[in-house]
Amino acid sequence: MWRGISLKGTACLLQVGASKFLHIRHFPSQCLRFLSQGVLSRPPELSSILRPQSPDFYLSHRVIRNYKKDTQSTLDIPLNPITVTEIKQYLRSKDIPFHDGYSCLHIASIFINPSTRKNNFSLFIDKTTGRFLCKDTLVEGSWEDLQDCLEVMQKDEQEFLRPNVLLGYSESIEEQEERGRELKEVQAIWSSSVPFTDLPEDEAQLVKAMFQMTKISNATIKKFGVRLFKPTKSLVLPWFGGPDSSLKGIKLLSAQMTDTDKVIYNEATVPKCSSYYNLFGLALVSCSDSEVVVTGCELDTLAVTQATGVPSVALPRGVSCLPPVLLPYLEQFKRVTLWLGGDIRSWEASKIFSRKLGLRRCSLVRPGEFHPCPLEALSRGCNLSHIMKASIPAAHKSIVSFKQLREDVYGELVNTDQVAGVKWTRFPELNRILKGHRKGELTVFTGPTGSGKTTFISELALDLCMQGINTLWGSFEINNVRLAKIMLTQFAMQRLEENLERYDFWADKFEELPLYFMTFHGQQNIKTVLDTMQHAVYMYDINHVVIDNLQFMMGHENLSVDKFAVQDLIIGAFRKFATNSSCHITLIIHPRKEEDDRELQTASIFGSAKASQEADNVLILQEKKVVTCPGRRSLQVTKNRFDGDVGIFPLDFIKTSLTFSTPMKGKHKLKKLTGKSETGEDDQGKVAPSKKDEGKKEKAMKKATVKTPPSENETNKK
Ligand SMILES: Nc1ncnc2c1ncn2[C@@H]1O[C@H](COP(=O)(O)OP(=O)(O)OP(=O)(O)O)[C@@H](O)[C@H]1O
Repeated sequence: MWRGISLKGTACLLQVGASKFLHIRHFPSQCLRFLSQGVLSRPPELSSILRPQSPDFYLSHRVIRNYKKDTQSTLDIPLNPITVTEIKQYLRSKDIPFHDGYSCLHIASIFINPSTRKNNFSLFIDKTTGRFLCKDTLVEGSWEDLQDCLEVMQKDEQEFLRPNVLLGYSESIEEQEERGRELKEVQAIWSSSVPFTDLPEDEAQLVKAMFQMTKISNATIKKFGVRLFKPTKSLVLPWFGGPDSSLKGIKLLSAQMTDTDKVIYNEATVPKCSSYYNLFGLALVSCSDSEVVVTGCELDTLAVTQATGVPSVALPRGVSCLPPVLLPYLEQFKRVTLWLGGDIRSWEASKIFSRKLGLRRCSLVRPGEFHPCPLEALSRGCNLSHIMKASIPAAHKSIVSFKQLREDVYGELVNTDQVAGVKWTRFPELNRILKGHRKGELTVFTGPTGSGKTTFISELALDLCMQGINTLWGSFEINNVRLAKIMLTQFAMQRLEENLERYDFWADKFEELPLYFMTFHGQQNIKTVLDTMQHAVYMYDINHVVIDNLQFMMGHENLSVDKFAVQDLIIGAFRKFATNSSCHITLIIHPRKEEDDRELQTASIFGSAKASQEADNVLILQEKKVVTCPGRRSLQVTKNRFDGDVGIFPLDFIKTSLTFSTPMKGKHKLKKLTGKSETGEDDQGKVAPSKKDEGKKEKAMKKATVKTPPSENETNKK
């Protein structure tokens, strides 16, 4: 006989041992019937849930969910976005005392026997998402999971629950095997690497020179446990974590000198970077420390600690993201200085991260000539404590004077190139007109039906994503599998149907991209979409959201009211989101009307002038319908708020790789002269590239694609 407790919705908790529970999220309704009678004798339906493992399997393996949830790349719709007020109300209703922290609420862990609790309040509830983490047992889960646990405790009048109560998602055999392999790899690399202090002095100096860290002392390197892996001449940066401070992973950092004497750092992590959640340096922080400096890389952390004595931690993926799962570890600090690097990207990231950390305790080191990244500051002989003292409080005032703005203005003037945004590697012509892709802007994109809007934007966004721009796709028209297939083809620059043996190679690389998909399909409510975007920005530091397309948010029922008024409202909502979240939104819109022989213009999209004002950039995929060049597409920029430049350039479509390229001038001319049959157009009137051009581009792109995103595996520091 199994006793069960019915929880919210279709979830339930089965008691299958004296203190063993099995948490099942989607319990078949037939079984719930048994539960409502209070007792469940193992019904046949249950075997289908538990297959292929026996319940004992689930119970004997504590589910290690701690470091794997972010491997998901599809975003579920947050069904009930929770607010901090609701969380507090709930806790009060259960008489649970809490401490109101910076990013989390802290409560006593419910997974530790009260008589043996060392720390009070070691369970952290994220104020934005409701997710929780118990730092003592590393049990974590959603807000719903926590509520379930609390309900069970109350119903059963228990003082605490065993940590293995949340057994909902067991790892598959493959996942376990992979984790086992990773752990072995970590151990193997760690044990075959040499502690820095065991190296002969001349070799140690050579390595330090290679990494431009000659000013970092051996004592500092030893303190952080850094080793050298001789076969690849990489620094081994350990990840110690958990209540027993055991070795959980490693980062291998290698350095390469470029022709221009810059050092390029390449990094690889085990476990792979999507599950690598190490705040490097955390193991050295004591629980009484109240101040910390957060840096964008491990060597910066060494520099800060050595030069100032202030505890410092490095973010696992540099400036690209601050995963919320790390926030509980930063709750103890009353003052957090964000010194993420010496460029504009680090500055922008520090402003965004300070919102997650709680503005009032954060101060930001503004990059500039005299404020390079910490390692460089140390090697230049700067006073790092002075730089930190000059950091700016993150909490901004609503009214500022020019005195407060002058440094920002100066920063923009000396870094014009960085301010112009991230450049596309595949679309130089777009760089020429738009100058780059910038945070906080709204790009509206249109083109005739079936002209290739999705295909084009997919490549445009992929290009940025490959450069470390965290991207979220909302594809309402075509499903995520089809979209991912298009992107993967564009990424690999080849038809994978014909090269299936290459699939895993490309898929492995593609998986490393910071790319997420909303799980919506068909008509959606704009509020739900915005909530999901908000959630994604918080969880994954999304910098670019692509919405394909606006028509899927218009709703059928509104067709009788002014359609364009609804459209304007939606555009306004996206505009506001882009500004408030410092996130770029690319919004695909079907044109208002299509007149066969006329090219589209800004007015073809918008209902009113107000809406066109909201967009920072307006891009139109023009389709030439004239006889000489049927099927030829051009990209026209009709609005560019950044510097006003507008223009148009032709695009050739390469069918095998689903990519677009700017035709070479000579070839372009030839096409106009020779007409359809010799232009290389295919039987559908679509332009195919010459073999030579395709080969060339493919070669160039492969070079670019084999490279993993710079923010993930490569940090160009100087
Ligand atoms: N420049 C092009 N020339 C020829 N075919 C193209 C071109 N661009 C895309 N295609 C192909 O046309 C088809 C439709 O492309 P896509 O879905 O990107 O168009 P769309 O404009 O987004 O369509 P819709 O208006 O339905 O949203 C796809 O099979 C794609 O491979």
